[in-house]
Amino acid sequence: MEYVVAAVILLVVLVVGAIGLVVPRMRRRELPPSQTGGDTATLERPSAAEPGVRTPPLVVPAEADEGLPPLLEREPEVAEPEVVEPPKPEIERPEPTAGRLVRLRARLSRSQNIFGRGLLTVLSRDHLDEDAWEEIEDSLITADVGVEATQVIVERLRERVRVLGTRTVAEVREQLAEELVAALDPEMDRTLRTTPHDGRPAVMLVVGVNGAGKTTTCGKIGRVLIADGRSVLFGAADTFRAAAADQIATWGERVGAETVRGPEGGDPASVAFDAVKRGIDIDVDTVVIDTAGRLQNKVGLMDELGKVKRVVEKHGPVDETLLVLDATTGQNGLEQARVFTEVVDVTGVVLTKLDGTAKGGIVIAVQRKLGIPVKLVGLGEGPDDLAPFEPAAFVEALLGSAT
Ligand SMILES: Nc1nc2c(ncn2[C@@H]2O[C@H](COP(=O)(O)OP(=O)(O)OP(=O)(O)O)[C@@H](O)[C@H]2O)c(=O)[nH]1
Repeated sequence: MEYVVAAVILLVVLVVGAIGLVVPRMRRRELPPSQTGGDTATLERPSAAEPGVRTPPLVVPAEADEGLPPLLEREPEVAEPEVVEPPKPEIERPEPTAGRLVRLRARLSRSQNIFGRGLLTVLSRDHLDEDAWEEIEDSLITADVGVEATQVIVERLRERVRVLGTRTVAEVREQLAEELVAALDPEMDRTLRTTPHDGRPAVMLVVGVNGAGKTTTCGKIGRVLIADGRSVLFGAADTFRAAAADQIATWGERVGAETVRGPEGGDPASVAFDAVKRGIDIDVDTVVIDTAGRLQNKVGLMDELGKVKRVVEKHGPVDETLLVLDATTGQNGLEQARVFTEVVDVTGVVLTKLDGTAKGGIVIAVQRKLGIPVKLVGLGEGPDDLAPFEPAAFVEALLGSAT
């Protein structure tokens, strides 16, 4: 009997001992696993933080489960980058481009008002004498048509007036308009090569001097293409100015185009290369590459531009190289343009800021001097103030009406 009592007591002692060993282990296992290694465990902060802002987890020693240590003894926080997604702007749907120059004609007429009115006043004289013809010549030269082109235009007009015996203002105006259109070479191919081919996107490079309006033009072109149902990717190869990359990225967000950008001060050629590669990978229709502004007399920068083009061409030829020229720089722009055409094979000119100058004749001078078509004109800072260049509509706006 005594043996039985002793055995029962021993059993009870063993059971109590076993429980004492097992329970603390179970409590330890219930804690979340450590994120930082063997002897620490991670706890979430109490949810007092602002809604929507993620806060890094607090790291406390593993012994916390056996008598919590004071907060101050916690290990230093491991900083985790905060990702706060900015609210996405709504994607805009721009209006289609067909007939846009006609819609913007009023704006063009306004800026060319002095030029058009001046010409029409002379043409309305009873008799077009030598002085009158000289005044017509002066008006054209003042409007930046260029001396050579002006002489050709006036010579041809005089001949027509003489041979046809033209008398009414309306007729002379009509003939002058025809001569101006002829000087703009309406047969030139002004289409933008933006259609994908050979299983890869069309690539457009946008170049020019500082402040000509390159980034704005890239954004406007992106809008135009997307309005016409294309997909677009921007390459922010202006790595000199962080703001330029932000600017094009903002255009991208607004129209729904991705932007590939590199580090500030990075190699623009490598950003341009990556942009085309990404465009191929995600199968977009057109990659539009914005480049940094550079003065044509800075040899290093012009060489760099040549390199951007060569590196991009490792993917295949560049389809369109657009030179952006500020119309307000007048004849000075022509020299800039010439140097650019020597470094990169310019396929089209975009003449910006025509809304800010009465010298719309620069379009004629640019084409004559470069032999390259003006493909687009910028008529304001607004997102839709870019229009395909149409010689007849342009001349109508230049001349305006007699009333
Ligand atoms: N009035 C008017 N302003 C324009 C036009 N196109 C561009 N601009 C303005 O010209 C200024 C310069 O434009 P950007 O696009 O930044 O010029 P950029 O060539 O990229 O400049 P950089 O990168 O510094 O070389 C901006 O204020 C534009 O809004 C236009 O057709 N008309």
